[in-house]
Amino acid sequence: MYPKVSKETIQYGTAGFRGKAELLDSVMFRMGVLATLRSRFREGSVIGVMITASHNPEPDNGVKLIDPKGEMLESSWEKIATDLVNVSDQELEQHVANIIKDNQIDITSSSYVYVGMDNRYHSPRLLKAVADGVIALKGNVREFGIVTTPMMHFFVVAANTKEAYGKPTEEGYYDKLISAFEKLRNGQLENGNYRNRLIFDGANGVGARKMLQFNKRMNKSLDVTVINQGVGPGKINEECGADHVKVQQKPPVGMPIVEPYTRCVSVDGDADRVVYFFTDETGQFRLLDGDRIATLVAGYLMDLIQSCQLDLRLGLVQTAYANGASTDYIVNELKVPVSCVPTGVKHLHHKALEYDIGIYFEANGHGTIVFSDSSKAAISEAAKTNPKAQTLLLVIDLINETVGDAISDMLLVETILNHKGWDVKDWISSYADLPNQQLKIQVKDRNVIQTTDAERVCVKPEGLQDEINQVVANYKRGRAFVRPSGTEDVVRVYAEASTREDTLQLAYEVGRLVQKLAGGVGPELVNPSNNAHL
Ligand SMILES: CC(=O)N[C@H]1[C@@H](OP(=O)(O)O)O[C@H](CO)[C@@H](O)[C@@H]1O
Ligand SMILES: [Mg+2]
Repeated sequence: MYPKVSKETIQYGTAGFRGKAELLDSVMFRMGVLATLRSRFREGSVIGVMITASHNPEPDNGVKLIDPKGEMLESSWEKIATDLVNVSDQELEQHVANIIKDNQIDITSSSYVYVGMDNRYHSPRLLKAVADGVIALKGNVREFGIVTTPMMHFFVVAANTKEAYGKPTEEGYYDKLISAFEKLRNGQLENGNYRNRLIFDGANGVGARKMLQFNKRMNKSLDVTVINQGVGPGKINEECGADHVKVQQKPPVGMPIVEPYTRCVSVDGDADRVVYFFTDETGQFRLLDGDRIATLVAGYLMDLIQSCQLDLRLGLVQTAYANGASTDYIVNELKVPVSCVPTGVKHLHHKALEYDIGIYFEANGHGTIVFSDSSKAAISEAAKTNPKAQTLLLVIDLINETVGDAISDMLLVETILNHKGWDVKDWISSYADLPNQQLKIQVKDRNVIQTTDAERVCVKPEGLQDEINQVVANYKRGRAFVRPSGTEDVVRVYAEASTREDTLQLAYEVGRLVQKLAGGVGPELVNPSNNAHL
C-alpha cells in the first residue's frame, strides 16, 4: 500500500525523519510498524508518533517517535529505524522479521501506539499511513488528531504513569497547566512593571490553534492576542514563527501596531519552541531567546530552593549555540553549574537528568526543566509546612517535564515576570547578548564535516578547524563553529563577536572556509564588507 518512492538514503536525524511530504508515505507506514514493535519491546508501554516538520517549510513533513517516559527514541533504535526505512519493498517483510528476532520481541504481546500530527495539509494522509503500519502488525492505535508535539509527549507519559502525570487527553493537558498557572497567579494579574498582555505569533501552525483553546479556558488570567493563526493565506513558518524570529532577528509578518516594549512571543510549527521579542522606542527589534528563558528560570528556581532551605543540585544545560554572554552570566552571576552538549533535545534532556533539577534550553527556545524523583519527594515534604515549597510544587505542575513545550514555557516565564514585577526592559537588562549570526552552507555531502567537544571543534575535513581558529583569533570575543545540520541538507555556521560588523564578517569568513574545504556547491558568499556602502 505504501511503496517506497525515494532511492536516496534517509537518516533518523536530530528529530526523526524529515523530508518532502510526497516522499514520506512509506517512511510513515514503516514507522507505524516500528512503533508497534517498540511498544512490544517495552512490554506494552505506550509509544508516541508525532507527524510534523516543526520549523521547516510547509512542503516538508517528518516523523519522530516518543519513548515511554516521554523521551526521544533511544539512540540504539535510531539505527534500527534508519535501516527499516531504507530497505526495499521486497526486503521489508524479512527485515521486520529480523528486527523481531534480533530484539526477541514477543509478537503476540500487546502494543499501544499514540499518533498525532501538526496542521500541514499532508499530515492526515501521513497519519493514516502510520496507523496502517500499526494495524499491519496488529497493534492498538489511538489517534489524537491535530496536536502540538509537547502534547503528544504529555499524553504518552500520562498513559504510561497510569495518569499520575495527568489525563492522556487534550482536556487533561489544558486542565493541568491552566490550573497550576492560575493558582500561581492567585488573582494577581499585574505587578510592578509587569502587564498582563502579550502578542502570540502562532507561526500559522498548531500552536496558534491550541493557544486559542487556552484562551477560551483561561478566563483572561493572561490576555493573549494570537496572530498568524493559520486561517488566512499565510503558510506555516513562512516569515513567522520562532525560527524566523530567532535566525532572521526580526519580527514576524502580521504584527499589529503595538506600544514599544509590548511583550511578544513566537512559537514554531509544532509549538515545542518559544522565543520572546519586542521593539524599543527607537523601533529596534530585541530578542529574548532560549538562553534568556533558561537564565530567568534558573535564577527564579535558585531563589525558591534557597528560601525552602532545600539542598538540591541545580544545573543548566546548553549547546554550542548558546550566546557566550549568557554562559558568562550563568557562571559568574548565577553561579549555577553549566554544561554544553551536542545539538538536539535528546542530548540536553539526558544531561539535565543528571541534576536534581536540570534546566535545559537550546538558544532557539527549545527546552524545559526536569526534576528528579528524589527532589520532588523533598519538595513535597517541605510543602507540608512551607508555602514557598508549595509554590515550587505548582511550578512543577506548570512545567511540561516531558519535552520543551512552547505554551507551558511561556506560562512559566509569565509567572516569573509577574512575580518579579518585570517587563521586558527589566528582563533584557540582566546581561547583553553578543551579536551573533548563523549561515547555511550548501555542500556536496554534509557528512564530510565531523565534530567533537559538543560540536565546538571540527575534526574533519582536516585543516578546517585550524583555519577557523586563525580567523576567529582576529576578532574580539570571537567564537565560531561549523556542524552538519541534522534536519536540513546544509552545513550550519555560527559566529559571534563583540560588534555586529565583526560578527557578519566572521560568519562570512568561516562560511567561505567551509565552501572551500568541505565541497561547497552553492553560490559564492557575498563579503559583507564589500557591501558596507549599500
Ligand atoms: C541551530 C538549530 O537551531 N538547530 C535546530 C535544528 O537542528 P539541526 O540539526 O541544526 O538542523 O532542529 C532541531 C530540531 O527541531 C533543533 O533541536 C536544533 O536546535
Ligand atoms: Mg519544533
